Amino acid sequence: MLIEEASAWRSPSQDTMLLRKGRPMSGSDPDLELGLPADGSAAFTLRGRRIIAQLTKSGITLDEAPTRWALLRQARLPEHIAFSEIISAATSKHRTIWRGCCSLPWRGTLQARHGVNIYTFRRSRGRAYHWIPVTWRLVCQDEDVAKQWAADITEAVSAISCRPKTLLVIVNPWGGNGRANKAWSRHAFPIFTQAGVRCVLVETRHPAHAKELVAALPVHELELYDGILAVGGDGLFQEVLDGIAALRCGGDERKAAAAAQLRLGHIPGGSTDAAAYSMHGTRSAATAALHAALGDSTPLDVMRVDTGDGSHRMSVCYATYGYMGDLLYLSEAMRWLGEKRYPLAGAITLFRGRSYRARVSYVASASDSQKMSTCQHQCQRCSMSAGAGCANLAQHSAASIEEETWTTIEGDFKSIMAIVTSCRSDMSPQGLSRNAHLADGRMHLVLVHKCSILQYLKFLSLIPTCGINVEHLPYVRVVEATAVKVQPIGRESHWNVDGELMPHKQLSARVCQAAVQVFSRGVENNT
Ligand SMILES: Nc1ncnc2c1ncn2[C@@H]1O[C@H](COP(=O)(O)OP(=O)(O)OP(=O)(O)O)[C@@H](O)[C@H]1O
Repeated sequence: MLIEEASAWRSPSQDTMLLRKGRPMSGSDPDLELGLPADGSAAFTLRGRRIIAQLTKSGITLDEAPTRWALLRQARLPEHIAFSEIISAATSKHRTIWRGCCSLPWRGTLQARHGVNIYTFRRSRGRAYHWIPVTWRLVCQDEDVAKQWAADITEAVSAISCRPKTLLVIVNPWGGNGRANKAWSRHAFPIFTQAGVRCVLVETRHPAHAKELVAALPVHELELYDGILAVGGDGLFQEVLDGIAALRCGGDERKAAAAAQLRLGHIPGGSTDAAAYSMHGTRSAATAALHAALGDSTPLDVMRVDTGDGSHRMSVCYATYGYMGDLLYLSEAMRWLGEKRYPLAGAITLFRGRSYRARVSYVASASDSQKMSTCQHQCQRCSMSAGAGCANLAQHSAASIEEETWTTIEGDFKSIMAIVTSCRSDMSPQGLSRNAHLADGRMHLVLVHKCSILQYLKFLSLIPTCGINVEHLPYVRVVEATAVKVQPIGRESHWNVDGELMPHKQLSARVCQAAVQVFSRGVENNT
């Protein structure tokens, strides 16, 4: 089926290539002496196996030559490598090998072998969203053939216009206790080098530095970059978003337009990495880097969180009050314990058993038939709403209070959560909110009413398997909303916004639909 496409497309240099490929290959390597069909394909060895490769309009098809050992072979070779999934290609020279007859070794010859390295990735078995960089080495004896194939693949790949050329990379050297540096240098940087992407690297020096850096970018630099990568945790990604929001709402139209064009990426190197996890379905730094290098793009909802004193923050994960706020507040005081502080703070907070009185107002979103669908690559629900594009991040969440229908409830709550994307993490790989989408313009508002410690423990224990969609628990209520306001009454808790404490108690949040474009294609599922 794919071979049919071959005749439909030829690169400008392919005619010359066909002429070269048309002649039989020299040398006596039995692996390479396949004889060449007249259709422009070429014979190579790939991982010691003989294949016929053919350039088509969309990529390279690889046909394994029949052999009597076929039944013994385990590892599968790719049948097609799409140009859209190739990072780059280059020639490589392989070691010279001695090819001779074992009975008459003096009759052998020295043979140089040439290769075309195709830098791409493969999908992990059973986890299509988890990508692993691979290099396929097509080996032949004819140097000209190798050079021509590398040139043709490079030409086809460079014609893909969505690929970034220059990126601003902001690394938090302290992210994830130093994980961020390793994620960049070991997993991401080699991919961008292969892709020929120019990366301008900046390390943050203090909290909120990333926001300052982005917000202070001059217009000529904004126009130069194709995107910004945050290498660290969710806090760093949130700061980059805050910087983008400052540029877009700052009143300078040229800067605002340039900032709106930038695609954002999160290379996970923090301690939770829910942003990258929710966008790609995995917390792999290499996968995130591959999405960026290949120029993937998808819209992402941003939740604008406004506080009573006029300050605001952007979030792509959650804002929670009550249990999770108290947990974070307590764990900050136990930083010296490292990662162990979270379970300990969680247990202490649980046994304190506090609940908080509050007035919660929300704007329920219109119900639709795809309410229970899961967000994935080419998600129908997100694509229907993608037209909303570049929502106004400047809009204050209470601005349209008059025009919208608000529902208000007052009560004692153990926990109030506004979740905008699925919020996947190692604790909950399918997400806190499994039916949350990347760009449907909705948040899931989870209200856990006052309950016993055991009942709350049951709710927490169901999160890893069911997420927060546990409406069978009578004390849990989940509402799809576009905006929410929380007014504490009496004793107050803390707000936890994407893992960062927010000192203000009164808070309102609104979803800005498809507010930014990110380097992602959504979560790919096994087909
Ligand atoms: N050089 C720095 N020194 C101290 N703090 C920094 C520095 N750079 C950034 N920060 C702050 O560290 C906070 C947390 O960083 P980050 O989110 O990257 O990692 P993390 O907390 O380990 O991961 P996660 O947010 O996924 O749990 C950020 O909010 C940021 O303000």
